[in-house]
Amino acid sequence: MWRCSSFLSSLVRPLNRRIHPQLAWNRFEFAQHFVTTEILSTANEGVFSKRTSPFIAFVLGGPGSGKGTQCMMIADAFKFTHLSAGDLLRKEMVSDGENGAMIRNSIKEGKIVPSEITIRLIQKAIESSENYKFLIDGFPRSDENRIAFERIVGVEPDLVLFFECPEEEMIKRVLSRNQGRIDDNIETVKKRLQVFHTLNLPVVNYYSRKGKVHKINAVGTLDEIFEKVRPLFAAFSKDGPRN
Ligand SMILES: Nc1ncnc2c1ncn2[C@@H]1O[C@H](COP(=O)(O)OP(=O)(O)OP(=O)(O)O)[C@@H](O)[C@H]1O
Ligand SMILES: O=c1ccn([C@@H]2O[C@H](COP(=O)(O)O)[C@@H](O)[C@H]2O)c(=O)[nH]1
Ligand SMILES: [Mg+2]
Repeated sequence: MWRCSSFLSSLVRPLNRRIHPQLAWNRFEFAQHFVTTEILSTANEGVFSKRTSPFIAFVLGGPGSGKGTQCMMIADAFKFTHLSAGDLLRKEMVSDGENGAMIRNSIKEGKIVPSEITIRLIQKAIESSENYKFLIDGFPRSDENRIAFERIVGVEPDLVLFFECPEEEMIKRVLSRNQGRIDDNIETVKKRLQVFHTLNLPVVNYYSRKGKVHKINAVGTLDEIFEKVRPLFAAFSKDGPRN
């Protein structure tokens, strides 16, 4: 089973770490993890059984477009691991690490945290997961993010979801989210929207040109939106949704 093989491959990983003392995996190590896991796996995972790299879906959209909400529904229905880049950064921000203050300032200002930091957090989360299907929510935020991810991790997304939502609706949702986020205020939202247009959208355009983008109209009830998302993931899942 995957759990078992993942445990076995974890025995291999410390060796890699000794050879490469820097925490981040290089491309070879990353691929090797998934090759090892595949060889050891006896589970019949349908279209996934021949893969030697993780299945990655980037989930993009403006602030408040509903990425996190839909990711939770997809993860639950299709057994994906949901990695929100923003959540990983918020955790790092309060962890007393050396980058805490810089991350706090970037989030407060709606700015993009340096790629290496975000990618290290994403990579660590993938590495420590027993899963091989990941939703990466809110990343890449710029072409520079995207290029750095491809260079460091060495994999391309299998699909890209883009939640399209009118600006007034995004602003309304963010301002009524009420989760105590330091960026859920009108000043920061305006800055985030600007960053969305100038830096996030080029990433969507890049993957559109590669035929990887699935645009979803993000206006409607949660279930209405999920019904548009569901077929995209059902196509990749042997088991189909659990509900
Ligand atoms: N379809 C919807 N209709 C109305 N409200 C929604 C819908 N989807 C999500 N929301 C609400 O809008 C707010 C923002 O949603 P969510 O956190 O999922 O957005 P996001 O795209 O992850 O935003 P961010 O980029 O700021 O993290 C939340 O309070 C959520 O409950
Ligand atoms: O890849 C990323 C993702 C996020 N950030 C910073 O975090 C905030 C909030 O992100 P959400 O995805 O909306 O939770 C974002 O405005 C950026 O400041 C980042 O730098 N890089
Ligand atoms: Mg979110």
